[in-house]
Amino acid sequence: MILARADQATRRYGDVLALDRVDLDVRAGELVGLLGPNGAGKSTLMNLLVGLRRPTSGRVELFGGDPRDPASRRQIGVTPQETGLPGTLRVGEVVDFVSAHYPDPVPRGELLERFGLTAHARRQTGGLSGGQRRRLAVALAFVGRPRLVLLDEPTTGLDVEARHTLWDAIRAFHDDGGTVLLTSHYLEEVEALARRVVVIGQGRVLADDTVDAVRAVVGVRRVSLVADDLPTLPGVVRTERIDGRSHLLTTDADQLVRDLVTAGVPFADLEVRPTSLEEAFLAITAEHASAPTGSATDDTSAAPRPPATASVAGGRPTTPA
Ligand SMILES: Nc1ncnc2c1ncn2[C@@H]1O[C@H](COP(=O)(O)OP(=O)(O)OP(=O)(O)O)[C@@H](O)[C@H]1O
Repeated sequence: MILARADQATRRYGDVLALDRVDLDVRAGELVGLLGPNGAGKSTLMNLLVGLRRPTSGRVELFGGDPRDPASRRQIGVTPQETGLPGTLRVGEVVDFVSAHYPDPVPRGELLERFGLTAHARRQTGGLSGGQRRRLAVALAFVGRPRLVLLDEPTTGLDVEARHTLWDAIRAFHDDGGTVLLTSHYLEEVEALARRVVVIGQGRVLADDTVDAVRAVVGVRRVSLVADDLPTLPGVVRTERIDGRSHLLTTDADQLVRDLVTAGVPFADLEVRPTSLEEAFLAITAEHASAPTGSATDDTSAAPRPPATASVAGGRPTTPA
C-alpha cells in the first residue's frame, strides 16, 4: 500500500525550480532515506507530501488522497527542519499539549523514555540544549501513533550519543510497522537506518535504490596528480585541471591508480581523498552542471535521465568525463 506519492511533482519558487518532475512512492512499512546536498529540494518534497505547499504541476498524494485533508494529516507525524518550542513550557507540558490533539497518544513517560528525555521532563524547553530541543521536536512527531513519520534532518546538531538514541527510537517505530521518510545530508545516517535511499540533486531524483548501490555512486574519490599528459582512463567520471594539477573523480581510486601505472603515465605528487557529497553530486550530475543550481533546467525540455540513475542499477557509474 502506498502511503505517500509524488507523481511528476514540480515546484517552482519564482524563477527557482526547486523540484523537477519528481516521482516517489513510499509504501507501508518502508524506511526511506532522502539524501541530497544543500538546496537539492528535499524539504520542498517533504512540504509537498505533508500538504504545506502545493506542487506547481504534477500530483502529490497522502494515503491516496489530498495531503491537505485533515483526516490524512492526523495520521502523520512531522518534524520540520526548523522548529520552535514555547520556551516557558516544561518538556512534559509540551508533550501533553501535543498529545491532547490525538485520540490515543503515546503515554508521556513512554515517549520521553524512548527519546532519552525522561530526566528533562520538568525542565522548561527554553533551558534545554540545542540537541535536547531537537530530540524533543523529533519525539513530538511520534506522539499521535502516526502511520507515517516525515523527519527533515532529524539529527542535525546532535552529538554521537544523542544521534544513536534517536536512531534507536526511529528503528523501534519502524520495527513496530511504522513507515518513515527522513532527509539527510549524510549517507552514513541513511545507511544506519534505511535500506532504500532516494538521492535528490538539483530538484531531480538521481537514484532510487539500495544504500549499497547508491554508495557506489556517491562514494566518489578525487585522485589528483601532476602529469603533463593524461590518456583517457576508464572509470573517471570527471576531470579538472587546476593550477597545473589534474583532478580525476572516480568511484574506484585503487583501479585508477593501477591504470595510471599500467599506462606508464609519468606522474608526481599523487593524492587520493574522499570527495564531499556536493562534489560527488557535481560529478554524477555533470550533464546538468552547467546550469545554475536549482534554477535553469528547462521545465518543459525532454531532458534525459541523469546518468547516475541509469548507472546505479549496474552498481557503478559508467559515464565518461
Ligand atoms: N520559500 C522559498 N522561496 C524561494 N526559494 C525557495 C523557498 N524554499 C526553497 N527554495 C529554494 O528551492 C531550492 C530547494 O530548497 P530545499 O529547501 O527544498 O532544499 P533542501 O534539499 O531541503 O536543502 P537543505 O539540505 O539545505 O535543507 C533551493 O534552491 C532553495 O533556495
